[in-house]
Amino acid sequence: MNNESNDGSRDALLNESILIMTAVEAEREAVLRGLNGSVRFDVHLAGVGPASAAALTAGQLAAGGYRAVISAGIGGGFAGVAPVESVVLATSIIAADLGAETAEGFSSVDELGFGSSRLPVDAATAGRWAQLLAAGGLQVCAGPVLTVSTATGTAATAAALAKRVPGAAAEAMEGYGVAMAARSAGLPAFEVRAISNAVGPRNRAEWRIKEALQSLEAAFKILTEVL
Ligand SMILES: O=C(O)c1cccc(C(=O)CC[C@H]2O[C@@H](n3cnc4c(=O)[nH]cnc43)[C@H](O)[C@@H]2O)c1
Repeated sequence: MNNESNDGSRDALLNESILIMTAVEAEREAVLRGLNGSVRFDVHLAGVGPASAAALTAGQLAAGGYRAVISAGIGGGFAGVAPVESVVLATSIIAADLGAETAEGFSSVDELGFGSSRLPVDAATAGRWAQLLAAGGLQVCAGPVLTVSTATGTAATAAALAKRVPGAAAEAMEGYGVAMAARSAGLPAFEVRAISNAVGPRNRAEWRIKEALQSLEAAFKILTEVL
């Protein structure tokens, strides 16, 4: 991130923390291990799903003192884009199932005229983080990360989502809620997902949660040097 504010109050800005929201405790612990005691971060639980994530993120932000928010955790990776154990940095955070089913197919809230399902992420920052993680030896990609209320469990839904959002890299369940709360507070939002499983037919036994948590820890170990 660019730490220079327009009025030159760089020191004041650097005194502010970055809020990191994870869905569950195991993700929180992985992020904390990566941060290795750095006091410039607060890591809190968002719960599972966008509604819980938005409410709990807004609650944390109400105290003030933050300069950015990151939604972090494990996630599903789209085939051919984000393999298991890789790390995805969001270039946009998209509520992929927020809309209406019609006879012609899915209509997003954007098409319905009810707001935006797509929240942009500062591309320069996401790109820089991706370069750093790659230089640190992690398998990384930058692309759209979808937020869904129902984790995908079939090849048909995976294909529909990939068609709905060309280039989709990952899906998870909290990013849009975290980013909406950040936007309401006037703060930039980011999303970091370590891939535990492929988006597609559900087979929980195949999820590589331990390995994904290790990737998440490794990602924050690198990011803590630049955030
Ligand atoms: O059982 C465990 O030990 C464990 C440890 C860490 C995390 C979990 C979770 O189940 C986290 C749920 C969280 O993960 C995201 N996620 C992961 N894969 C997907 C997916 O394919 N589609 C959607 N979401 C996914 C999601 O953000 C959940 O909140 C368990």
